[in-house]
Amino acid sequence: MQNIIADFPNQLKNAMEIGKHFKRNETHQINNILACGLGGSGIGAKIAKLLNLNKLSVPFESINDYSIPAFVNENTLVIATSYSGNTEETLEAIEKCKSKNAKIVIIASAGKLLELAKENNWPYIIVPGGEQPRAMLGYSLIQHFYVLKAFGLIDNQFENSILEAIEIIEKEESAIKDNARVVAGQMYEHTPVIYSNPSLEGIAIRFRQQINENSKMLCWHAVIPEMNHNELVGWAGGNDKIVVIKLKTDLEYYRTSKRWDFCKPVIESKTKQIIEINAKGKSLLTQALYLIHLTDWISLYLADLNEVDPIEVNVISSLKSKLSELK
Ligand SMILES: O=P(O)(O)OC[C@H]1O[C@H](O)[C@H](O)[C@@H](O)[C@@H]1O
Repeated sequence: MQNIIADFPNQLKNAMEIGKHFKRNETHQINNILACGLGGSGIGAKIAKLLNLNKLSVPFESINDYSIPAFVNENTLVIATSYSGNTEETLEAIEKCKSKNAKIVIIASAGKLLELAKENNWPYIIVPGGEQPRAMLGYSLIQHFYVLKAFGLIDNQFENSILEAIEIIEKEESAIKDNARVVAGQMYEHTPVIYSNPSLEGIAIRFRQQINENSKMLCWHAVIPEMNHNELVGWAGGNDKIVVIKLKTDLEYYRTSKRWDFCKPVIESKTKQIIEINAKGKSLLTQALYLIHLTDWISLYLADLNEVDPIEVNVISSLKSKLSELK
């Protein structure tokens, strides 16, 4: 896992090379977008959706389920991502999208999803295989941007943002790792609560999921302003076993930033463990990629402190094996 995290800038470079070759096979009228995927693949779709909301002129929904929304029809662009290509929820959702004649694009490294793409003449993108899906987020996330671009839904500005992220990460890698070690130390033996603004929610979810799978810990996340209308009250029952990590960006609405200034003392009255992580980069995508990388390191150092294997997810394997016995 350590080598793959360290290789993130190269993963982004390779992802760009792969994405540049993607072409749609016919011209369609696209009225809406649906992304289907679970876990380490589904989160790429969610991040891509949230980062593109202010650029897209059509609605973008992302699901992590067997069922699909009723709006799906022949004018829906469906992007299905599964690293293994064999995740049952994604496969079932795609069969349903197929029955609605949706325009389906597949992102996978192998598996039944790729076979389906070839059988049905759907455009597909093959990403390098053989790793844990969550370790290859750079591939699935970036491919979503290239698919949206190929369908004329966004321009190619995102490429500059990826290049900027690569530059920052390569230049600052040693400082990023030092920072991650310190943050992991502060999080150790505490329950993490991650806060972000709405556009970085995908990054907060990714961080939570990495803490779950890599560090083997429970964790939750919430978004400002929404948490100001519920969870903030819950802090009456907060305690010093909680560590709060606030993902900060200088690209958010000023009233949202001010809300955090108010929340902080409320939380501080219950726990002194508040860590603010500042994103780096000119665009939201650059900042998101920077944060993904930094928080991946944090989850890995936390796994070290917890003395657990960051790769092992045996409980998920047993769940899948039990499910395979179901008719
Ligand atoms: O990307 P996929 O192959 O569809 O996998 C989706 C998810 O499947 C399993 O549950 C793995 O343990 C997760 O780590 C992974 O993210």
